Amino acid sequence: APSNRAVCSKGRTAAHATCCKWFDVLDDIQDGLFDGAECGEEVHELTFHDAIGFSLTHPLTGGGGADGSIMAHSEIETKFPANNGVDDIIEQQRPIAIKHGVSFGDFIQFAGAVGVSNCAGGPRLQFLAGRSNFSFPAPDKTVPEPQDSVNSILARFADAGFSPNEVVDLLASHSVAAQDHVDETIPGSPFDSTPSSFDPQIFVETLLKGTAFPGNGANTGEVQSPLPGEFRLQSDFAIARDPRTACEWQSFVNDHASMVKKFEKAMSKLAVLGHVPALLTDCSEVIPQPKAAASNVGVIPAGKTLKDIEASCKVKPFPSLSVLPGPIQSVPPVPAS
Ligand code: HEM
Ligand SMILES: [Ca+2]
Ligand SMILES: [Mn+2]
Repeated sequence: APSNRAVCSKGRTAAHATCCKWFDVLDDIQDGLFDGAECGEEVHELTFHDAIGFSLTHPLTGGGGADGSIMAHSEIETKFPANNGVDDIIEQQRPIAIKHGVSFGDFIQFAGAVGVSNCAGGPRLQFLAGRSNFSFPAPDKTVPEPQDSVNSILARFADAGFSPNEVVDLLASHSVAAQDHVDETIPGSPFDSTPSSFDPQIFVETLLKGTAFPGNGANTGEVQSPLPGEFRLQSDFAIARDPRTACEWQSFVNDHASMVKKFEKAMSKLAVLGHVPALLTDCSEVIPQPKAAASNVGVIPAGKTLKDIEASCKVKPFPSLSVLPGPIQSVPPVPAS
């Protein structure tokens, strides 16, 4: 029987004809924005900074969620301190969204899903298309900052509909992330030793005892990291150790599969904040299948031992992880894109 699937470019097919254009966007960004399908970090940060502009308690004035407002009203939203530096990636993305005639809200979530699918062991995120291109600017203070207290961060996420465990699930993203603007003297300093692999190392390494600052000393929102070249956000440090979040944090150190599954679930909520999912079209089949993870469990980096772990979950012992042999290694910066 003839298939009722829509035929798209290059012989690809889709369940919904309106999804076909996303294959063309995919081709364009894999060659361009991602420079040959590289693990793209900043694009993923943008999915968060756009979507978290949303409030259950202030539905009219708290922001429209994943609506593209950060791009449509970039002259306003990029001035917010928490959005320092996202203007670069917004200006790289904007012409591509316009060229393909897709909404900014859709484009930001699509590029984020493709970017993280390029990371080894990455998730395959749901992608629903059809967000309108109309938005109001989000207000300031919806994006949490690394110097914020755990109380304030959990409250901000609760106001957007996320539990403390879901905050931890979303922070898996920091496994493929680096800082440029907390300490501007060391751009590209990663949050774990494997920034192109979506793996549990972030959850292991944030629990190691901090020993030094990698750059010019203590910046606002920064605490000492355990490895030369590695950067530690105060918020990651505190959330890893807070009684409300420490057990979820520790649960991922030896469980990549659950880290991916819970990240996918929490991201599917984040990506549709401010929208009625049933009114969007499921184009998830366009998102590439990520390469498998190298390993399902984290390791203690060379030069460290299990004794350096500040285990913080009171109800479960820290699992025994293997220790990489050899002297302590410095973590190289990720190249600027
Ligand atoms: C507790 C909440 C969070 C705080 C305080 C926080 C803070 C930060 C900070 C300060 C940076 C460095 C930015 C720079 O210097 O350029 C960063 C990077 C990043 N964050 Fe978060 N973040 C949080 C949650 C999230 C979430 C939920 C996601 C995604 C779902 C995310 C994704 C990223 C990514 C991908 C980067 C790397 C950007 C790059 O490589 O240029 N973050 N985050
Ligand atoms: Ca990693
Ligand atoms: Mn927004």
